[in-house]
Amino acid sequence: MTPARRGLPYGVFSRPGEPRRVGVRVGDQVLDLAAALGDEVFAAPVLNPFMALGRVAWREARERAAEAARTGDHLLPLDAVTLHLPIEVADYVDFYASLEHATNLGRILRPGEEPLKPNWRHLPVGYHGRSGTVVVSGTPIRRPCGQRPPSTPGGRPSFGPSLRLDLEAEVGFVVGTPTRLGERAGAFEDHVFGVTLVNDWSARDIQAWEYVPLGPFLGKSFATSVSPWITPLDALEGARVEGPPQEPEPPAYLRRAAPWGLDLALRVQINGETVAEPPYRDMYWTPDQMLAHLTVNGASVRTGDLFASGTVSGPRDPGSLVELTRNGAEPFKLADGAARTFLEDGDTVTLTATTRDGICLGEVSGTVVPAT
Ligand SMILES: O=C(O)/C=C/C(=O)CC(=O)CC(=O)O
Ligand SMILES: [Ca+2]
Ligand SMILES: [Mg+2]
Repeated sequence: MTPARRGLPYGVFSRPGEPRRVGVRVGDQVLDLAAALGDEVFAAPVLNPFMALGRVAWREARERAAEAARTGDHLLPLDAVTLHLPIEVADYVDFYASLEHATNLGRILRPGEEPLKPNWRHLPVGYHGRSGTVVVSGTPIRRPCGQRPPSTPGGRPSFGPSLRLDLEAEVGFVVGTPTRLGERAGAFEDHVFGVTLVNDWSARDIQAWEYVPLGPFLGKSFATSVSPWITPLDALEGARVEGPPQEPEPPAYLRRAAPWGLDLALRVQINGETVAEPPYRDMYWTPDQMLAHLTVNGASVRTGDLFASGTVSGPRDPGSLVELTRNGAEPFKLADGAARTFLEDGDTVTLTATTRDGICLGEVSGTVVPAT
């Protein structure tokens, strides 16, 4: 049994000249679910109608898909189909859940200040992103233009292509069952359908100039890439871990009712070469806490909402180049001898993740194309 077979992640595919429909990945094949299960909900061009059905339907479909995969009918080779953005992204939120990443970025962006702000250990800090620019793996990423910081204090910003284009390796969570306005989310597993991989492309020069005091904006909104596969929570039972101890203890609404940390090994590759292997399991804030925080004020979440963990950085393996190169001060070399600080036009960034028991979460890849 191949790793991908056990994960049975969901995606959306099409064959030439045919409409998009829902499939399940089975190794290097995709199971045509509408054909295999005869269910209209899988003839939709996105996963949203299926995700809205809720956990009982998700479980039943997963069992039926596993059974159908065994019979071997309605399986198409992956290289004969096109994969699409699997969900219609409703709202997109990005958190900042790694203690290492938050500390590193604090040092880099705010030298001389305390790197971790006083709120950081009390709530999962996050910001709202641009859901309309979430793109599927393989979509070319155009280098953004924007205002870059003045080169001297008090000077004027310059305008042009970002000179500090970066990647951020993240894990994303997709909401299936919505909450009602004015009410808090219930159990994590009742709302969250599954897990994907996210690259939150970041233009560090644009970001550094614009973010004061309201936070990330155009430096991150030009594109966010996701894997074509959403791995259902049920496939990740064996990867669940407690999450690190938290000091001080967070307020009651953020206390962990069940272990929703995930033992995922991420890999960041540039042009096929591994540059970091950040561990997700040690992320300070776990995704159940993020969902609780998202709705504690009565704000609702909708089917198709995507919330990302924030950059996954470990003590030795940062999930971004701004950390890896200390803001460009320490270039690294790729095997072809080329020195890198930030991304160059033509670079391809690929993120993958696997569980300890060999379930592969797919990959998210994107190639940088020159600014216009
Ligand atoms: O510390 C900052 O001001 C900015 C941090 C980020 O750019 C990271 C962000 O997108 C959240 C994350 O990925 O952890
Ligand atoms: Ca991010
Ligand atoms: Mg982004």
